[in-house]
Amino acid sequence: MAVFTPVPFDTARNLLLRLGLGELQNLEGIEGGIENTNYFATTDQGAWVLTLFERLTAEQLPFYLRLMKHLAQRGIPVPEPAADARGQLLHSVCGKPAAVVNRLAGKSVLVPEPQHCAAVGDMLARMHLAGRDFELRQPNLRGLPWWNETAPLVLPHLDEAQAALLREELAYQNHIAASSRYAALPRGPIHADLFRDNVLFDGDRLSGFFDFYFAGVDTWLFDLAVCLNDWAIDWHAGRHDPLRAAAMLDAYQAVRPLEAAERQLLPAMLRAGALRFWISRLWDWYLPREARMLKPHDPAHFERVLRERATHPAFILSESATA
Ligand SMILES: Nc1ncnc2c1ncn2[C@@H]1O[C@H](COP(=O)(O)OP(=O)(O)O)[C@@H](O)[C@H]1O
Ligand SMILES: N[C@@H](CCOP(=O)(O)O)C(=O)O
Repeated sequence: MAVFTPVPFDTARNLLLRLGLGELQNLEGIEGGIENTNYFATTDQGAWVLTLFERLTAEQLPFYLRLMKHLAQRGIPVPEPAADARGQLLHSVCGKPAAVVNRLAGKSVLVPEPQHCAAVGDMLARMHLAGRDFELRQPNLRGLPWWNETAPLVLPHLDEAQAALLREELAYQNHIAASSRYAALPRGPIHADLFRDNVLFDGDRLSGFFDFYFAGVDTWLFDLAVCLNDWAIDWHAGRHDPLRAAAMLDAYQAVRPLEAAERQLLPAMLRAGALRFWISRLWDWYLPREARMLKPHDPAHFERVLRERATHPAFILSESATA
């Protein structure tokens, strides 16, 4: 479920009127999602999504909301937050920080073909370039410092082999992050969680990237690695899928060719992307913040992806990344 805070109809109606979005006709809680309270709201002027933020603070939110506005204004299909008469994008509903965005058309494609992966690669590169002149800076809050802080909390729940994998991978990623090659990677605002369920397709047309609430400034390569780890693997074995990966990488590089340092570090970032979601899934699994909120994702999946990425590091470069 994803209505943690019930919103009375009149409360939503008043907000939508104040934002100049029309007269509320229908308000419906959205089932999906594990982070926030979401409603679909239909007015006589269009279809909107009302989100109440359950975990993110009013200090953190302007980065995400202004980033979405920035990208939407540059033609990237992302939800555009609605401003009030003072230009504010962040509102307050039932005591929670809240935002209203336009509802994007389309559906998630959970079993993508190479052409879907290509569409994501193409739009991801466009989004990275469109974010270059975004003026706010907020780190990826689920980056290396968070992995280092969170690993000791989950380690007591792991068996010996898992604990060794987690410790060794963390040491490897700290070593990579301290290298000059890593420092040379191009960076900017990234989505950082662009899984299949955060992308919409209207027929074969990519109609939206959404759920920017893990976004932050980090390497573009990490964003690409997160996508490859979800869009271009075998979801049962956690194994690399060369066809879908090549489609994504080629389309990405047709817009923004990878630099030499990025080609070298792609295998390391694929491991980093797998580690990031293994840790967050372990954290959600073993340390649930409120039982009623959680339908936790399976951590074992990203343990498999990480083992695969660590065991077969080089092939992705030889097959797809051009020199
Ligand atoms: N702007 C949007 N346009 C269309 N559908 C949306 C939009 N925002 C959210 N949704 C729908 O709401 C669901 C939950 O949203 P999501 O952002 O994933 O929630 P959470 O942040 O709680 O994980 C999505 O799976 C999608 O179906
Ligand atoms: N994509 C992450 C979980 C984040 O949840 P979301 O519903 O907000 O995208 C994972 O699969 O672990």
